[in-house]
Amino acid sequence: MTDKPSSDRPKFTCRDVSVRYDGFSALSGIDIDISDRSVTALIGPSGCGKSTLLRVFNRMNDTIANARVSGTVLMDDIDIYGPDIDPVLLRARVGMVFQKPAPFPRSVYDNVAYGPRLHGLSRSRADLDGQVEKSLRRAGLWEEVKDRLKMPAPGLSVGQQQRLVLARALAIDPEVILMDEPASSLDPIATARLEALIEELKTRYCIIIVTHSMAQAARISDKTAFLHNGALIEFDQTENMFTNPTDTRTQDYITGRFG
Ligand SMILES: Nc1ncnc2c1ncn2[C@@H]1O[C@H](COP(=O)(O)OP(=O)(O)OP(=O)(O)O)[C@@H](O)[C@H]1O
Repeated sequence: MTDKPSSDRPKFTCRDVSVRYDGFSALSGIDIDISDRSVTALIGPSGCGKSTLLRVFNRMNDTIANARVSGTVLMDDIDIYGPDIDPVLLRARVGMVFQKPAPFPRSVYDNVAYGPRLHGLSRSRADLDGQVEKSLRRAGLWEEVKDRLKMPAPGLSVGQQQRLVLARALAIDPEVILMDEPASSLDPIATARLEALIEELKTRYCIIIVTHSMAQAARISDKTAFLHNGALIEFDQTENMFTNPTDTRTQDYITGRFG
């Protein structure tokens, strides 16, 4: 993707967003603005609604039969829940990386080429080769796999698989990358690598990450949102949040008193 002009306009604006699973209210009345070209961390105790909020940004909750989303979510001032929005095309613009990497049981090359093929993004084989290489480079994996692009992806290490699924998301030129606990199955070295990569990627993409690790949120995010019982309790610059939280619940959580 080409560099976008930077702007102070938020990438996402959520107003009064609520999500229910049948009768259960998982998120209520969320107002949040997410900046472009930065990392926003979603933190909070288990079950507070982090993953549910993450799925609001690419309409993945639509794929859950009992989930109902209400409120307004604008992406670049367009209502992504509006009648003209195709969720499949939206998800190409808002890529997602999950907790456990799940590459397809195909080659490294085919995994990355999957999206461009599906969306008809390449004009020729050489074009596709270029897109695969570019995505693997951006995901910090090219040097490790360039001589074995035909090997089955499940043969890679878990850390490499996580970067491969990131390359797969990047290959369709997204504007946003959602990450749901992407480091939870990685060892400390692979985690450090992924964090360094996120730092690089944020110069180009809007990144929203769910993490259980407060140390990780503090290291990699620009802003942090603290959720509790489906409510957004506090949202601030990460540094302020961790040094000077305004709500006692935030303070209790970040000092390890609960969660
Ligand atoms: N499909 C579903 N049906 C019913 N309830 C659900 C469903 N998915 C999530 N929930 C409930 O909604 C609440 C929020 O879940 P969510 O997964 O968003 O929390 P989370 O903060 O990401 O949790 P964790 O940190 O444990 O992954 C939880 O109480 C959960 O049990």
